[in-house]
Formats: sequence, structure tokens, C-alpha cells
Amino acid sequence: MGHIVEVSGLKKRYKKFEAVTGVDLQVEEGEIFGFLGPNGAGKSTTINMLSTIIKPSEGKASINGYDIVEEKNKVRASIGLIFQESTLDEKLTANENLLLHCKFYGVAKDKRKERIQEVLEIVDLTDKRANIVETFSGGMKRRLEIARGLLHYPRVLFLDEPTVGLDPQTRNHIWEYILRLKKKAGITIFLTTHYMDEAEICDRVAVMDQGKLIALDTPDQLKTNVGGDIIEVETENNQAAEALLEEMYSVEVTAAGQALTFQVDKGSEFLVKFVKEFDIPICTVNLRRPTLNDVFLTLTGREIREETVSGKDKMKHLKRGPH
Ligand SMILES: Nc1ncnc2c1ncn2[C@@H]1O[C@H](COP(=O)(O)OP(=O)(O)OP(=O)(O)O)[C@@H](O)[C@H]1O
Repeated sequence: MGHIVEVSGLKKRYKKFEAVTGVDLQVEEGEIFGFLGPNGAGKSTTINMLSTIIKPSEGKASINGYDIVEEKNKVRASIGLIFQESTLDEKLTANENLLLHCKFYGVAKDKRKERIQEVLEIVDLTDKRANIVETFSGGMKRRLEIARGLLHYPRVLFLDEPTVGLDPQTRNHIWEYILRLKKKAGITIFLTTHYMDEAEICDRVAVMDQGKLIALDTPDQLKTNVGGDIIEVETENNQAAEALLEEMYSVEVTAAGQALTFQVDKGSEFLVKFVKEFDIPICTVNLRRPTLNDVFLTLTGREIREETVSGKDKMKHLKRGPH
């Protein structure tokens, strides 16, 4: 038996522009697999190819053993999709939305009531089943979308930026539901995000930039690969300090905002020595373990920051409302 998701040499071209430039990966059954990257990295394009929404220009991929080009219908029956944009019918009740989906996906008539009950329980919306979706908060709509994506018992659930435009508390709740699904036997979760804290929760993370995968591992291993501890320092003269740091300690210094950032092996020992002997006056200094942002920084020389949230996302936020 192969992997639940197998991807090899997958590419997507739009005219001369290559949005995805050759992706290879495998996902194990039951994993939470995350695609981390800034806006425009090619995450949605890859998910759209895997879920048969758009056709690859080159390469192969299979989901649940079915080819994404040759066996589209079998792939569609094997997956649940939760898009960045809501596709719920706002004028219908939660129950009616779910019923419609059961009909589309051919869930047997005598099973529908039981399935709807089951998925509403997973996302804690049982008591809201008869309410019109228009009256739901942004978080409730997302939960209902997750419930809907589960109705036909998919083997793989694709979530494209599942929490974009939601406030931190609602994001935490959505994550509780996603983790609950992981415990449900057999469901594999494949998601895209540009939030570091979300990528941390994944079993494995593929870091994507400019159409290609630049790293793929567990969050811990990705951070270990960065090595050492991170020192962030602000001085009275950062320009001179950068040169002096490189000269004294042979470190590679990155200027990020007001701070200079570099890696050292034994952070606390280094810090004592550094503060004593460094000639340029230090304003602040901070020692920390590497984050996934450092992983991205090390790999690309740039940061994925929450500011990369595009105008498109802000529009989504406005549309969904603050909750
Ligand atoms: N239909 C299209 N025609 C031309 N270019 C496209 C099309 N769809 C996407 N692109 C381009 O492909 C690149 C990857 O886009 P994609 O939406 O996959 O990125 P992403 O990593 O999912 O980012 P986001 O979080 O903003 O959705 C971008 O440069 C985008 O402008």
C-alpha cells in the first residue's frame, strides 16, 4: 500500500509563469501535513491541483491510490475541501446546507440524518442546526464548513488557510476541532498556512517559496537544522556592530527590523562573554530558541511575517466579520 498522498514532479504553468515548479512529497495516513509559505508561494495552486480543481501542467499525483487526472471522480469522493472563501448558502439553515452536500455526494438517504448529527457534534454546532447561516459568526461558519467537508467520510481533508481572517480565540477553537479530527481514525489533514503557530501544530511541514519546496520535515527537526540559539541584539550603531560581530565571532548576521540576528551554539555562555567584551554599546539583547520563522529566514534570507497577509486576506476578513 502506497502513501495516502503521493506527489511527483508536479508543476503548474500560467502562460510563461511557473506558479508551481516541481513538487515531490508523500503524506502518511493520519498525518497533519502543513504547507507553510508566504502569499503567492504556490500553496493554493498545489492544493487545487491535488483536489482536481485545476489540471497540472506536468507531473503526477495520487490521493488514496487514485490518479488526480485519470481518476478525478474517485479522488473527489476521497477528499473533503475547505476553501479560503466560504461556499455555504447563507440563506439556508445549517441542516439544509449539510443536507444539500449529502445529496451532491450521494450519501444514502437513510444515512443522512445520522451523518449530519455526527459531524455537527464534532464541531459543536448541534444546537444551531436549525439556524440560518447568515446569522452565524465567522468562526461558526468555518466550523460548519469543516462539518460539511466531513459528511462523506473523506480520507483526506484539504484546508486552505483554515483560520485566515479569524480572531485568535476563534483560531484556537478551529484548531481544537482539527486536532479532534486527527484522533478520528483514518483522517489525513493537508493544510496550507502562513501562520507560524499553526505550522508548529502539524506533524510535518513543507516550507514552500516561489513555487518550490525548500524544506520538508517535522517542525522540531526543521528548527534543529537551523542549529544553535538565536541572539537578537540592538546596538547604538547597528551598521558597525554587524561588521564587528562577523569579524569577532565568524557569524552570519541578518538585519531584521531594528535588531541584528545571528546564531550561536551555546547561547547563554556566549551571552555572558558577549556583553562583557563587545565594544559597541548594546541597547537590548535577547536569546531564544529558533522558530519556524528562523527556518524560513535561514533558507531564503527573508521572513514570513504575519504582515505578509495580503489585501486579499484583509478583504476576506472584512467579509467574514471579526468573529
Ligand atoms: N489563474 C492564475 N493565472 C495566473 N497566475 C496565477 C493564477 N493563479 C495563481 N497565480 C499565481 O501563482 C502564484 C501562486 O499563487 P497561489 O495562490 O498558489 O499562492 P499561495 O501560496 O496559495 O498564496 P495565498 O496565500 O496568497 O493564496 C502567484 O504568483 C499567483 O499570482
